[in-house]
Amino acid sequence: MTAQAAISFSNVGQVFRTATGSLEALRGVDMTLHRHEFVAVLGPSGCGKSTLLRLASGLLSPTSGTVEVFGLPVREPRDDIGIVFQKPTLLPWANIEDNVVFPARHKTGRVSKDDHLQAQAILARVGLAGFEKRLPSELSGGMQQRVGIARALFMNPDILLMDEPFSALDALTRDEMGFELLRLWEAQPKTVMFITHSISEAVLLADRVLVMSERPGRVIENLRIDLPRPRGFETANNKVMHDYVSHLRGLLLKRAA
Ligand SMILES: Nc1ncnc2c1ncn2[C@@H]1O[C@H](COP(=O)(O)OP(=O)(O)OP(=O)(O)O)[C@@H](O)[C@H]1O
Repeated sequence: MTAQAAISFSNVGQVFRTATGSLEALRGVDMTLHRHEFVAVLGPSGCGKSTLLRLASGLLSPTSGTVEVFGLPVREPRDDIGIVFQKPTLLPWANIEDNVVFPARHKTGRVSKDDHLQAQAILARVGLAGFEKRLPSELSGGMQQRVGIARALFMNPDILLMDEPFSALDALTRDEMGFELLRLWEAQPKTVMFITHSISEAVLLADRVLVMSERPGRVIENLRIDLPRPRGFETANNKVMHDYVSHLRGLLLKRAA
């Protein structure tokens, strides 16, 4: 039996209108993310990685081609898709728990007791038990990013879209957050599309790494990462991990040369 396609891009092109004319961000993008697969997307700056994520989320419609989620074209943001951005953009005046339940308030205009219990459970899962009533400004950058992840998980989405979620964090926190994300993903499997600039982060976390060309972006490499799970700090010392990283580095450097 073949795995179910969660997200698929078929011959997708994206052209933006700009003040001086038009800009072709993507051309002929074909990719499929299977259900519960963790896929990382690497590529040079400006090649259209965030655009891919906005297309998958329904925040943007493709100029040409089709983007489907579970076999249907995406036309608008959906409850079964959670998004995590580089900065968590929390409501500064609302406490952590209220930030996490915000999607329910946004959708229905009200928040139930169960919603709050659910938010508390998710906050505990991301290591923030005891911080529910704090304001975002009282938390470190890493903790705020955890709140952003908790908010994205709140609706228990099948799909998690992550746009450089850890790039604003220091190196150690970044690694820890990556492994935490893997633990959450292993406990409650989801389809993850993870945009990153870090080759080692992509290899460490993903089942598959897609590499985009420079703009207009298209997929130039589709690399399956056969490293055992669960993965942790020791995975970083795996010889095979280094081989994957150097292959990808070579590919990206060659194209940049
Ligand atoms: N709404 C828009 N209007 C005009 N141009 C846009 C718009 N959104 C993105 N672009 C352009 O499309 C190209 C791709 O942008 P995108 O943000 O997807 O790239 P990226 O690969 O995520 O970049 P980075 O790695 O630097 O974050 C860029 O040249 C960007 O300036």
